[in-house]
Amino acid sequence: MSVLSTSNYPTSQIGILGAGAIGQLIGFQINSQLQNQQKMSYITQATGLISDPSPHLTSLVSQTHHYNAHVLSLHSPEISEIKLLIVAVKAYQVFNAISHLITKLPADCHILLLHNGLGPHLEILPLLQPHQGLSLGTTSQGAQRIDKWHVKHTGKGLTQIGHYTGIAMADEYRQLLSHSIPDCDFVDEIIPALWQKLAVNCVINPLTAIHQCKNGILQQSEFSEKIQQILFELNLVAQKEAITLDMQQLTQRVLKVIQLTSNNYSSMFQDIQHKKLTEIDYINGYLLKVAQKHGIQLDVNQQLVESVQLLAQ
Ligand SMILES: NC(=O)C1=CN([C@@H]2O[C@H](COP(=O)(O)OP(=O)(O)OC[C@H]3O[C@@H](n4cnc5c(N)ncnc54)[C@H](OP(=O)(O)O)[C@@H]3O)[C@@H](O)[C@H]2O)C=CC1
Ligand SMILES: CC(C)(CO)C(=O)C(=O)O
Repeated sequence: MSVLSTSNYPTSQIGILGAGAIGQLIGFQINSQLQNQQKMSYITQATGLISDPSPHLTSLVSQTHHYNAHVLSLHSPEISEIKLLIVAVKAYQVFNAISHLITKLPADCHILLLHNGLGPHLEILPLLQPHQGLSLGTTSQGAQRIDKWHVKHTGKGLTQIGHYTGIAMADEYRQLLSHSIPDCDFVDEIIPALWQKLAVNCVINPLTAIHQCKNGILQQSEFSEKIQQILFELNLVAQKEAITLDMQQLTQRVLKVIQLTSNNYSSMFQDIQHKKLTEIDYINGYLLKVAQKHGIQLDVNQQLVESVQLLAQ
């Protein structure tokens, strides 16, 4: 990780909406780059007065780092100074989280969504004001929440960010994110990049939840045909959306992620185990929604969505 010169530090506040596993990981990474300059705040759902916590992060090499961070509530006056809002809640929480905050943010605040799945960017479009630009991103880093303010970094991975609509993210923030987050790329075409990540999640998440297994089990030959069918249907829909995916490369990417995360339990497997809501509506469910728009039926993905919904009851 290279370090920004202090003259390039952003002059305004950065807010992280969603102080969960990924929110605190990215918050720690930004805070380290800013050398505790008090420019980064977590925004929580709390409504009352909040005392600053003592957040800490356990690194990949099991070192625990304590750092300082402000915590803001939805009613904190400092919300009106946030010029970059990073939204790190679950896909199904994005609309609700942003709708409570949007009128309190500056008229030129830039918003970055960082979640798995697709769809919330379309839900929040009507909420945006003319000068509030929107970027989208995806991360393959891994993080686990140990307790409220203690997160463990569990895996390295690529983070991709790109412009979606409105005014572009200011250079100072692009530089800050590129320098803070290891292996972070700004891409020109974010939607195709998000479809590739969607493909990874459409395969691994429901299959591991349904078969109650670690990601690595999907390397067994009995899953090959199902993986091909899921990706075939995803590609049909992508083509209708004018998104070009190379099927061979996509299959290789999915298999590579299965191999690299073979010892992990996917987030959907964990959500089912912990009786939490899953992101299925924004993963395979998003695919079904777009397919329906084009009059296409997706038997395999439909069945996966139904099976996960049954498990979640
Ligand atoms: N964890 C990981 O390793 C990875 C996660 N992702 C993706 O990143 C996204 C975030 O996941 P993750 O960090 O694991 O999820 P978490 O559940 O750990 O974090 C979500 C956080 O958002 C908070 N939140 C929910 N609603 C609001 C709201 N209205 N206002 C403010 N805060 C809110 C939650 O608060 P509370 O605690 O009070 O519920 C929680 O702290 C998901 O899309 C996930 O799939 C992607 C790659 C890896
Ligand atoms: C990449 C993968 C499948 C890793 O487990 C993931 O993103 C998830 O679990 O949600």
